[in-house]
Amino acid sequence: MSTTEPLPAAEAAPPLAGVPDVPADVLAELRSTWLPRPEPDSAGRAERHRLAEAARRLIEAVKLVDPEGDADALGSVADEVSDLAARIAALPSVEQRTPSFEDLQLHERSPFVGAANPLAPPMELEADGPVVRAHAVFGAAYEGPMGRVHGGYVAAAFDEVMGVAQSGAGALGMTAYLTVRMKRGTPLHQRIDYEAEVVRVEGRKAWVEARSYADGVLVADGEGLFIRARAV
Ligand SMILES: CCCCCCCC/C=C\CCCCCCCC(=O)SCCNC(=O)CCNC(=O)[C@H](O)C(C)(C)COP(=O)(O)OP(=O)(O)OC[C@H]1O[C@@H](n2cnc3c(N)ncnc32)[C@H](O)[C@@H]1OP(=O)(O)O
Repeated sequence: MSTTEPLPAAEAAPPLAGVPDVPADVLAELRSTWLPRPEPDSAGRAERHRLAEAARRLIEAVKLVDPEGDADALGSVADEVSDLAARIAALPSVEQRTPSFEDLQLHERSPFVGAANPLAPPMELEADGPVVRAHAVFGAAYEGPMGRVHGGYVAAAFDEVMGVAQSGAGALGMTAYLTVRMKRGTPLHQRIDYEAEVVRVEGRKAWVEARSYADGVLVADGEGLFIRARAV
């Protein structure tokens, strides 16, 4: 990323300063379970990931299929996919049992990162000290303006990487606000790189900055405030 400016370290408060309540050993253990992406813990989970990957290809194919093609062929696959959806829905559901630790992980369920979630591109995450780096390729299903990612998904991807950065710093907040400046269109079908870092913490509030790049060129940047729920 030749034109990538690193996040300004001089302006960044020590990321852990001011973050209360999460003991360092607990945080270190959590971080080791969050990143890197874990291997599936069972044959069933591996197959669920394979199913999600097939569903991603299905979503992409459906988005792109030509309505001016053979209507009978379209009708026939619509019936088949509908039957398949019913077969999958008839299998046991995670909502029918107490979720396991693995079920709850971002890497499993998130709409950006989750291997089991067909809506997730999926985005890949990496911790680089206090900076969270991520990358994703957005397919045709994410299109807003022609050839470019819909602005809502542009912003949502920032929410994800910022959310991870503040969780990794121990802030464990929820998004209170998010401002994203879309400087150029975010192109489809090519790798988009992200970086996010906590720049300030005050009590339950953590401010996070993030940027995204296509082929090393800045396409969007933003900042967000994350607020940790009051202790109950
Ligand atoms: C280093 C690598 C390691 C890797 C780590 C991997 C970790 C992976 C794990 C997990 C990652 C997760 C990634 C997920 C990413 C997605 C995140 C989301 O999408 S979150 C869902 C969307 N957001 C909501 O649904 C929030 C809805 N809102 C709320 O629940 C509340 O409004 C909340 C908690 C945000 C605040 O509620 P209150 O009741 O605690 O707030 P009050 O006590 O009234 O205010 C506290 C202070 O905050 C200010 N405040 C409150 N809301 C504000 C706002 N919206 N804007 C500005 N200021 C606000 C107030 O003015 C007050 O400030 P004064 O203390 O007086 O200075």
